[in-house]
Amino acid sequence: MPVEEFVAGWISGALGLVLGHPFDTVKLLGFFKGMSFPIASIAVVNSVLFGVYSNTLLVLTATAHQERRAQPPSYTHIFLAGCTGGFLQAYCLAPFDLIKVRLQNQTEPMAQPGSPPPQYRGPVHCAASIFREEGYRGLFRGAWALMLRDTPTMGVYFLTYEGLCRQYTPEGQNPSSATVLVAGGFAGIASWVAATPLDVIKSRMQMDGLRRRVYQGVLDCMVSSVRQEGLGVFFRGVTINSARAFPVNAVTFLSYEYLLRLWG
Ligand SMILES: CN(C)C(=N)NCCC[C@H](N)C(=O)O
Repeated sequence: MPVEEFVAGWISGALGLVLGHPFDTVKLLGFFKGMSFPIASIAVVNSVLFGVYSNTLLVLTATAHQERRAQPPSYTHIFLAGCTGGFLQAYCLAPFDLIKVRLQNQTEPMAQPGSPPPQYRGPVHCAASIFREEGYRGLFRGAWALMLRDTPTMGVYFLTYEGLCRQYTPEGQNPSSATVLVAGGFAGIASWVAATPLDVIKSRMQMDGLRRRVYQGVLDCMVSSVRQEGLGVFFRGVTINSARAFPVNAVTFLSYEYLLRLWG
């Protein structure tokens, strides 16, 4: 199994994250002050996404990444490979994402004076407490919602990227850096627009069980959220997610393509 796509995915994910840092700081009220946890988690997850995507294409089309400009895979294969990458990345992402959501939600009430001390002291303490109080399965709370979110979303992500690259590149040639930046940026936006409804549900599922269980499952969470807050609930955060997604994914794809061309 070729591994350079995993390594390129790791590095490009980390670079994208550094660029998205100011947005994450705004979104998460200072949780991303320290960079080591997000770099470790997002880089690993991006490595799985890009590595699995490229290796799935290899299985489906029998072409390595160096041959794909001359023999472009079909859009169906690109979508299926993206979905496979998304499904597996969601599994790896689940515990990291849970910790992020739990820490984020304890930061918000702390903004008020006289509020109680935080329940978790940091990412490691948070993981250990969840494991102790909710067991191994507790670390994967909301993982189904994450898989539902990321499987089709990653299909859309790679489909948008490849579609735009092909549109603006002469046949058989590599896309220019400007094309990669624009295609990567729009792929990021398309993926976040597709992901936001389930992103909202996933975060609610991950907070569930902290004090008492509120939702019976993903469907129950969707229905009660819409009943209480209307359909607009599915688009909460879509603007900031999209604003962040453009630069992050432009840089992610540019560095990914650059590294793969560098390594031949
Ligand atoms: C859940 N969604 C929409 C995605 N994972 N989309 C792909 C972009 C990933 C990139 N690291 C980012 O944070 O934008």
